[in-house]
Amino acid sequence: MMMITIEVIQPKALTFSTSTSNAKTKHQRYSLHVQSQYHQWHLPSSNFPSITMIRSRGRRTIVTCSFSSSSPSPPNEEEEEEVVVDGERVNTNVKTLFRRFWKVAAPYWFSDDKAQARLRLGAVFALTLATTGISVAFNFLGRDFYNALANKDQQQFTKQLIFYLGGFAGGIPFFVLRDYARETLALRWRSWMTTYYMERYLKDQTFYKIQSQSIIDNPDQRIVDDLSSFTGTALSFSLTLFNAAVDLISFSNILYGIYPPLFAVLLVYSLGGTAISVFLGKGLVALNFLQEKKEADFRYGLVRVRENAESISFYGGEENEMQLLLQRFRSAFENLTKLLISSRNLEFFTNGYRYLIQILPAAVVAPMYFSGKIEFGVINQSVSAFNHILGDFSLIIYQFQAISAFSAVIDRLGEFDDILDSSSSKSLADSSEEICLMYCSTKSVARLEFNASIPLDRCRKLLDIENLTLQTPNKATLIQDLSLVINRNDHLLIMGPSGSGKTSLLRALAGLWSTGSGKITFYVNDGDDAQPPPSSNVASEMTASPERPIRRHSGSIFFLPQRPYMVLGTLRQQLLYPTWAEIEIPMKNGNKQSGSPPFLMQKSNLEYVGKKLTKPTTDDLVQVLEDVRLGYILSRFRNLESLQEWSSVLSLGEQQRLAFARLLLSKPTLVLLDEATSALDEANEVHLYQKIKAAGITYISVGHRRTLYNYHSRILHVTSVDSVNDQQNWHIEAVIRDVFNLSKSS
Ligand SMILES: Nc1ncnc2c1ncn2[C@@H]1O[C@H](COP(=O)(O)OP(=O)(O)OP(=O)(O)O)[C@@H](O)[C@H]1O
Repeated sequence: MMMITIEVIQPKALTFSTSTSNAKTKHQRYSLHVQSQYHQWHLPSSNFPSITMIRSRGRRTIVTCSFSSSSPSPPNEEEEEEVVVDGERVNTNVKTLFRRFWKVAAPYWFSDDKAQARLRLGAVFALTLATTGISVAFNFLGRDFYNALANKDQQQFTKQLIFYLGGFAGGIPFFVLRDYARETLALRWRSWMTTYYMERYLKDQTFYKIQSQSIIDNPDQRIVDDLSSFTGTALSFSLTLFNAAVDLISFSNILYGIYPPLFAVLLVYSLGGTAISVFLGKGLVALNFLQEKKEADFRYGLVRVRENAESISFYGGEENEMQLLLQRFRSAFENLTKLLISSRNLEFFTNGYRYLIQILPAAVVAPMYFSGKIEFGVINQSVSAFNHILGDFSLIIYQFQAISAFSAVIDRLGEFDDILDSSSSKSLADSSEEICLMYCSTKSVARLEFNASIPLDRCRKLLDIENLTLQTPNKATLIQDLSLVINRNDHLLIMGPSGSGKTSLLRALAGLWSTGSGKITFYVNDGDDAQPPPSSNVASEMTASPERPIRRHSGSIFFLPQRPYMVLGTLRQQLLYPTWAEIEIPMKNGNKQSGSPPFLMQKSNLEYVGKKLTKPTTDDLVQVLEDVRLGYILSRFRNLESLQEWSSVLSLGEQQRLAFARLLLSKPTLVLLDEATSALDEANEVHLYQKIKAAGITYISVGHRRTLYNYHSRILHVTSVDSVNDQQNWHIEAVIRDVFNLSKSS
């Protein structure tokens, strides 16, 4: 194992902060312990891009990586990528940038909102065209106005003045409306994109995979900030380009008509200027990319302090937090300093470029005026036309900062999009190397079994684990060849030393981890009224083929983690989570409202496959709070609509009881409890287990306490795996309750 300090910009760029030029690493795959300022990863060779070449250029070391299909999220399989060590990243080429731009931008224009989108875009372009026409009219008005002034023709001057004022009154609304239409379209596009990205982010536990495997940094910032600036900037850039093209055509005629050599001067000036600005600003894209990341890291650090305020205070960790936060801020600050220096160098040039053009056209055409070939107004007209055309030709120069910031946004969003796509395509692929997780309809099984005369006791089955070998995402084996059947009312306790893989087994059952082999089948009761959600082909397939693998939760199965998750919301929302949403988006005829903003989505997209439950009434909620001995919090917080930071105002034991209240409301067939009563006293523990048993819920618990023996019929003992012998590291035994009583009396 090689220790290196590394900063990873996933999935392609690796910026090493220490030199790793080591000839021995050439052409080898390594198991790397990767450590950044904020994260640590252990990446085995199979998960890490193989290093095919290391070169040194002065202080900089360049590592060329080859991404194989097993790399975390390769952009393209077996793609060669160059990454820079101890320097800025250079991996984004123009082709990739265009590919990513199209991939991110296109879906909206072909979505179900496409009619509105295209109509509005057409309107924005039409208004832009109108504003260009108005600019051309002003150019001619200006010529006649100054001619009248130079000729001391008062009557003509007054006439031109009235035209000018009339032109302002009629023309200005077009400019305002163009901007308004563009911004509302950008907002609409953003709201659609936000829903689209959030849907994919929350689907198939992608958010969990991204977070637990540190696949990319700050997905939240990409959804909030990057999407907003992408839609706004993409629209304004397209319009700027369109405007520039129309402007160029309109004003080129004018300028060429006045004096052709002036046109040649303009071409040379703008092309030379563009080349110099590209040269001066070439580092800005990478710096902007890093700036976005570092700012988001800093903000995330502050959010974590807020979320863990109590733990930090108990530890007295303020000093440490301050150091860590300052480190993040310093990193953003240093990068911003570099960014400012690059911008300053570019600005020296752009400003000079911009000011010179104020006198250049006048200087070129002045000899013609002195020789009497042109009137004075023509000088003004040529300056105006020259400025317009030069502005069009100099787009890259004027917008270089914005273009480089936009490229960074495209890069970050494209990377995110690739990962979301690879996650969903992976989830659909039925890989033979993965644990196969299935939800099987008991109704269909019963029907099949009736036809095939298979014993009906299979209908009692809730869970069947066959030859399960479970590994961590980095392939360390935790459980070897586990086979187990859970029937109705057959309550199982999982015990074992810390780190042996008990929670990981629940992760595999929940579909969060799939590394390993074997098969897990849940037998879910989908109820008589279960209708497949319109967008899902899963449920309908289930009826046709009951053992088709699907990757989603069923309402029949519930998971309770050790630290319950408290949602942001009222007490009522806490209790309804996750089975019901308190706020339901109104739909017309069950479909999306016509003309509604594109962010409204059908609730059924998020619904469980499985039985549908009627939503509990206020009385039900009050009763369930009593059932879990939490009735007193109602009077303490006034009513169910009370809004609090629940994870702070409730003790861990109270949060665990609230989680049991959710469980009793949802009435699943099977529940998986991960040390879900660890913070409770024995009396409350007994009470809650009795409640869920009385509700007919079968449970599988993970725990260390011997008091748990009382409520379970069997124990699965897991021990640490023996890496040499590859033997089974588990055994099951029936609970002998005397054991508990004996231990209690001793
Ligand atoms: N995301 C991860 N990537 C790699 N390894 C992990 C990850 N999460 C946990 N592990 C490792 O998997 C092993 C099993 O973890 P697990 O949480 O299942 O243990 P456990 O038996 O529930 O422990 P405890 O009783 O302490 O809660 C541990 O060695 C842990 O370090």
